[in-house]
Amino acid sequence: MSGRTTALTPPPEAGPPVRHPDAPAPGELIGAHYEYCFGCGGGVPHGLHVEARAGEGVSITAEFRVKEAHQGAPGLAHGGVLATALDETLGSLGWMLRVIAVTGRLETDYLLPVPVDAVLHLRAEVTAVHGRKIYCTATGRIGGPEGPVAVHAEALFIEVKVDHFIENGRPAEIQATLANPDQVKVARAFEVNP
Ligand SMILES: CCCCCCCC(=O)SCCNC(=O)CCNC(=O)[C@H](O)C(C)(C)COP(=O)(O)OP(=O)(O)OC[C@H]1O[C@@H](n2cnc3c(N)ncnc32)[C@H](O)[C@@H]1OP(=O)(O)O
Repeated sequence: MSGRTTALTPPPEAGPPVRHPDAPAPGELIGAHYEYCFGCGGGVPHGLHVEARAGEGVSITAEFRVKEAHQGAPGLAHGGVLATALDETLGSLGWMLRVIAVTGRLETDYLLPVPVDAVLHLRAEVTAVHGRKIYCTATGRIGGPEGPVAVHAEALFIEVKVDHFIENGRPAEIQATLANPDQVKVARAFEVNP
């Protein structure tokens, strides 16, 4: 990592995030970006099935119900699973900027244990953008959308092109995805609408 600037604090020359004119309206449900995504896909039985909605400005709200398959300690959510819920919600911010971005760095603070059956009320927002770097934060609250913060994340996402996935993904899944015209249309639309 030598030579890379990996700080989660935006540099002074970073700009404020700009909501894309074609971003989904506040409150609109954002469907799964990929059926077999562990965070949001309906095709993963033990996945998180995070349901994200567009928020105001460049923000996202989401909900994740902790299930038995998500335990770390008895009756409590695994920390890695909670990080996944935060990561997935942060990943959905790409819909508001209309760019495809992947997690470069994710720093998570665990403030409260989260029991099985609890609903984690998530909120993510972009704080700044600098070139391909998207600085963002997320919180997960329990007991309701205004309940206490159980988990908090600071993250840096990096904008990529569709080729990032085509060049790096396992060929079987890439070919199946490329054969789905709806999936290709969404991905390419993100690329040609700066
Ligand atoms: C479709 C959406 C799916 C969403 C699912 C939920 C989110 C996810 O879990 S995504 C999956 C997990 N993430 C990944 O797999 C990413 C793996 N990493 C990579 O592929 C590459 O390292 C990648 C694409 C992030 C950067 O590589 P590359 O395109 O060559 O960019 P590179 O030139 O190295 O870096 C660009 C800038 O980002 C910064 N950067 C790159 N990686 C990091 C990092 N890990 N931490 C901090 N900063 C970073 C660099 O410092 C550089 O900044 P600057 O221009 O100021 O020097």
